[in-house]
Amino acid sequence: MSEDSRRVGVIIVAAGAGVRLGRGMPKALVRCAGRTLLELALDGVRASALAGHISVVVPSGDTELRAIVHAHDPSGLTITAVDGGPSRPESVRAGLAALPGDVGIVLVHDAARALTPPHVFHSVVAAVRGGAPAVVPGIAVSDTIKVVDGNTVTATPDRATLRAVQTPQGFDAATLRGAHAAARKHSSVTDDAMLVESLGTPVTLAPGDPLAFKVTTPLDLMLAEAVVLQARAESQEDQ
Ligand SMILES: Nc1ccn([C@@H]2O[C@H](COP(=O)(O)OP(=O)(O)OP(=O)(O)O)[C@@H](O)[C@H]2O)c(=O)n1
Ligand SMILES: C[C@](O)(CO)[C@H](O)COP(=O)(O)O
Repeated sequence: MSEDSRRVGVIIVAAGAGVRLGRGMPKALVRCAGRTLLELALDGVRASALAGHISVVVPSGDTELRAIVHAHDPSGLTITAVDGGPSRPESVRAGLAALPGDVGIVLVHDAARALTPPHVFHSVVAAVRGGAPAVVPGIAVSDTIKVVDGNTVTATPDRATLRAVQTPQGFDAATLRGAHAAARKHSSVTDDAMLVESLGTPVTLAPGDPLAFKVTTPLDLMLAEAVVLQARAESQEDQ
């Protein structure tokens, strides 16, 4: 199989509790301008037109997110829901196990980054197709970042060398499977690229986008709602 014909599988991790958002329900179920974050995230994946299969990871015991997955129009691809775990890496592993065996490229995407534009998906997949085993989208940081020990500042990294990393993160499937298999004992894993890095495998940066921000807090949700409403108003003006 040539590099370009590798089938793309997308894992949407949506099994988080949304504690920091504070809505008392899984974050992917929270509505943003009338649509759940999971629906918006699925729209984004569909708009990229890259996925052959989508595996949505939902909280164990959930029925509502599963219903959204089952109601989603599957034309042109397959879509499944699978139970997640107590941590993000465990949820990713559940999604990975549920992907069909013929998937050659895996994108791991946060449902919480529900407004990620298609060009981010395309840049990541293009870099993996171009031979990179692992690719992360990232944007420059605008704050000065300090390294601290308790409340003592121990270092100030050169801001020009820092990137705020987003999703989808893209991987050659065998590389991601190997990294997760090797890393079962690691704690404090905050993204999949960390696992690949820990094996000494290079991770490549692709252009991210401010719209790929993660809805984490109530303020983020307000921003997401404003963005969706503005886009809706602009598309109505165009009609
Ligand atoms: N056990 C977990 C934890 C997180 N996630 C997913 O990983 C993404 C990024 O996680 P985060 O934004 O931290 O979501 P939550 O874990 O829901 O947030 P919180 O820590 O505030 O509860 C989210 O799409 C979330 O659903 C997951 O699938 N399984
Ligand atoms: C994967 C991630 O979105 C990249 O920035 C981020 O690390 C997820 O962190 P969280 O604590 O699970 O929100």
